[in-house]
Amino acid sequence: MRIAVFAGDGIGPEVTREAVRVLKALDLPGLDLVEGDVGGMAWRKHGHPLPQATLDIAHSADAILFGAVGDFSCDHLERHLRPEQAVLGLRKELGLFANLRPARVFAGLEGHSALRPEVAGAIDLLIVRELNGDVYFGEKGIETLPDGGRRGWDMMSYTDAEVRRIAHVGFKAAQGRNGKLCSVDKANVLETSQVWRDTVIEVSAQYPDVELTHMYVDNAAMQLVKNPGAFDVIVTGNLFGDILSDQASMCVGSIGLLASASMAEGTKGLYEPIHGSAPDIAGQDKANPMATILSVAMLLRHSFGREAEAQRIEAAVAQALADGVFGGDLGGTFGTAAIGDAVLERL
Ligand SMILES: NC(=O)C1=CN([C@@H]2O[C@H](COP(=O)(O)OP(=O)(O)OC[C@H]3O[C@@H](n4cnc5c(N)ncnc54)[C@H](O)[C@@H]3O)[C@@H](O)[C@H]2O)C=CC1
Ligand SMILES: CC(C)CC(=O)C(=O)O
Ligand SMILES: [Mg+2]
Repeated sequence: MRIAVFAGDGIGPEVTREAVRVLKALDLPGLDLVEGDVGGMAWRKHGHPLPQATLDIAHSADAILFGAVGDFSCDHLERHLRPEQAVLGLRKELGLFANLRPARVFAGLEGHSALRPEVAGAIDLLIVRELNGDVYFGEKGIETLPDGGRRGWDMMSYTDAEVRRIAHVGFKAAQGRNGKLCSVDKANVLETSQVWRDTVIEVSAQYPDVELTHMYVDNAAMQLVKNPGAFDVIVTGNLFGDILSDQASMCVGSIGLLASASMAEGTKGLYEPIHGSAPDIAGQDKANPMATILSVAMLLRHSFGREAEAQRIEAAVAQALADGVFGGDLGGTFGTAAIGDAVLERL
């Protein structure tokens, strides 16, 4: 079990520390943790946000636990040297095209003031976000115009092959859940979305047991607030999935609770909280590490088939929440390390 640990910037190291404590507490045979530098801290040490040594560790590992990258003091750098390129680069280099972002209300949070009681009970959804294409990876640039102004551009595109492979992930996920898949696009305006929608419909013929619906992304954003319980699995592109998953996190209480798995064709995956480096609370013991701890559960489930251990971690987090272990994000007073302690006690 060779696991690369890339803690990164800001709250990344703080939340990763707690997640690693939980992982080690399981006492799994053959566990081999290898640390690597990513993001702004890697740029400072090596002059690059994703140094070759880190890539080598990533390639040699069975799975990657990732904290977060991002450091506003790097904003002046050329784009390819900015911290965020570390996570984008790893996703591309390792072919991690399928990003799974589950959002459900933990039992201990039902009735919490952060949640809307009229919708909270029913929320249990999974966002399947395509992670290797779209505007994040399209051709881009900034040009100076004859009038001295500037024009920035980012090419949005999806090939039918790219859509097909993420659509299969979405349909299979729906088969394993409640059999409902909602494909989110903007096909009324974007050609990219037209290819997306046509391809999802084509793939749906192979999944007659799944009920497929389509929704424009603006409506989806609205429905997530109005009636999030109506969604089961959402499949969508990179940009829309990025935005909708942050939004979904607040339907269930906090961005500090949402874990994710980024998968390629095999079992190798990268696991990270959906949040970023949160510079506003970094170094203050204020970050909620539960999203990263829950990412360890996803790592054990998806890369190692260790369902029992994954469920133990999820149960320990759920119990901590049921016992009122709330960080500042949930209106409580528990710090990062104290939340880690609380989860470990219950584990
Ligand atoms: N995968 C990654 O490494 C990601 C990196 N980023 C980067 O992170 C940096 C900050 O970006 P933001 O837009 O501020 O997004 P962010 O997700 O870092 O923070 C947004 C808000 O949520 C809060 N928050 C985030 N995680 C939390 C946690 N675990 N516990 C409690 N509160 C939490 C923050 O304090 C902040 O108020 C940027 O440089 C951005 O590019 C953003 C998203 C993902
Ligand atoms: C660097 C960003 C694209 C990362 C992000 O916001 C995300 O994947 O959720
Ligand atoms: Mg995001």
